[in-house]
Amino acid sequence: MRSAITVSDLVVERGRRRVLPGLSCSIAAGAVTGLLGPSGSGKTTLMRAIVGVQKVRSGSVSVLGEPAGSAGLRHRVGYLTQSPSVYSDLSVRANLRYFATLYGVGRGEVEQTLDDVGLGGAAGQLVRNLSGGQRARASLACALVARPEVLVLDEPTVGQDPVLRYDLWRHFNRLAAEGTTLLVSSHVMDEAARCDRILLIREGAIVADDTPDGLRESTGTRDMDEAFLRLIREQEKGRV
Ligand SMILES: Nc1ncnc2c1ncn2[C@@H]1O[C@H](COP(=O)(O)OP(=O)(O)OP(=O)(O)O)[C@@H](O)[C@H]1O
Repeated sequence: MRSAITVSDLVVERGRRRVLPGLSCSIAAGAVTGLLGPSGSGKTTLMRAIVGVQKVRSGSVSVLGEPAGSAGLRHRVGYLTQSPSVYSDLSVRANLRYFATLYGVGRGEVEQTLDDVGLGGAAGQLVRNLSGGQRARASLACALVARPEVLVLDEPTVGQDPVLRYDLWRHFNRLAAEGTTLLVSSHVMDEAARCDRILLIREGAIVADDTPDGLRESTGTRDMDEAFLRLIREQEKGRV
């Protein structure tokens, strides 16, 4: 496995809490890696460290061979935050054109990306008049439009209906097949099946790093929720 992102002994404290107590992992290049785990387990914190916006106490994060957050990575890494970051007084298309201009991308890419996220029909609407799910997809489109080599997507399918979720995952798989590295967080375990690899995180520690099939095999269940529960039980037994 060629890795695009390497995290070594990462320690992050937020407030007074040690959220990541020394996490290490590698993210495969040209693949979709799902970052799954319960609420508060440290998914967003790890993603923030990877895109270089999180203060870290110690350890290192390297992305495409450069330290996370380096100026040279600015155009090579796209980040979707959990709360939509789009201009509400602009139309969806104007938002995308703005980001396309920043990244030197043409208008053809804007129209293609609008279709990719299912917003072709709403392109002319002001963002403030969109539904929550549409707004989230507008924000996703802004992260996708420049076709960065690495995409870090924090819960990109939350609030979307099953058809849209299916289409978005198909698009992520297509991008990976073309060579993009994607790290996608979710706490919906059934989305794990759409990933090439899965990182399961709990209390700031990686409890599994495997393929979906590998995880099913090692836990003896096809159900991802159940697989996660079995891993936790095993881990707790090991602690006793
Ligand atoms: N700004 C902050 N100040 C202090 N603690 C924080 C802050 N942001 C997050 N935390 C704490 O850090 C821990 C990890 O949070 P994080 O957002 O990384 O989890 P998560 O796995 O992404 O959760 P979710 O699935 O709910 O988004 C939590 O205990 C949270 O309370």
